[in-house]
Amino acid sequence: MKTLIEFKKVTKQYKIGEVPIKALDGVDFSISEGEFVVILGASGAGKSTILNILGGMDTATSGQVFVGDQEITTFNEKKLTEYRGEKVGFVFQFYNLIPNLTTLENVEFAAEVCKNHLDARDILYQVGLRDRIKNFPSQLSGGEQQRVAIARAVAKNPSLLLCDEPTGALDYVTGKSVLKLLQDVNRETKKCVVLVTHNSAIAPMADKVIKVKSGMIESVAINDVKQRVEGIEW
Ligand SMILES: Nc1ncnc2c1ncn2[C@@H]1O[C@H](COP(=O)(O)OP(=O)(O)OP(=O)(O)O)[C@@H](O)[C@H]1O
Repeated sequence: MKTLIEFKKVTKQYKIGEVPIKALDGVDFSISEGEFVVILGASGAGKSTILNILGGMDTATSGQVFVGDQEITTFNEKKLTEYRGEKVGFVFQFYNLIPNLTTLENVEFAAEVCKNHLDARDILYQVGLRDRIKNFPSQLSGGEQQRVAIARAVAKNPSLLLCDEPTGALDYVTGKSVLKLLQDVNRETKKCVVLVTHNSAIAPMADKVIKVKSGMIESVAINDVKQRVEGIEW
């Protein structure tokens, strides 16, 4: 498989007052097109920092990040905004839906600014929300709201789907169904999915598992046979 993402010696330093904090300390890894990747690590390990740099929401202090044939670490603000808008779909722990727009409008609103967007209604049907498209977010359960958030990300037709603790606010069964949906999206669309979590039990659902510890890569493992979410218990 062709390489889609490459991190080379990436560092990120934050400063709180005069105190420097090394969030990333020389991170190297690569991800191939179509891969489902789980980034694992304890709280504070640097997982979200990696995802935010990859998604163009934050910038590296040093090092290089390549996505496709572009080096995003050379991008200025304007190019980063374009990159975020066109190439990246985000799913967060909290769904960040717009409260006064319906489900359908939430997805359309995000998708329509993208050149190659997909039909919002089709995607909502695919994520199992056919009967909910006229509802407002407050009328939906947490799991349903997360499905809308996933539909919103997928409808942009991005190269990459980035998910930061997408099941963090959900109960076990609902969380599992959201993970299944992400696995299905990856299989059906062949889009690369990168999922950040502290839950090591879900590692078998990935093609590749990247473990992060204290801002460094602890290990990168490939699952020769990836498991369906339905078959994993935790
Ligand atoms: N904006 C910021 N300013 C200062 N320090 C930050 C900032 N964002 C993150 N950090 C620090 O960088 C380190 C890595 O944070 P990061 O959020 O990437 O960890 P994480 O692995 O995603 O943790 P969690 O699972 O708790 O979300 C932590 O020590 C954190 O306190």
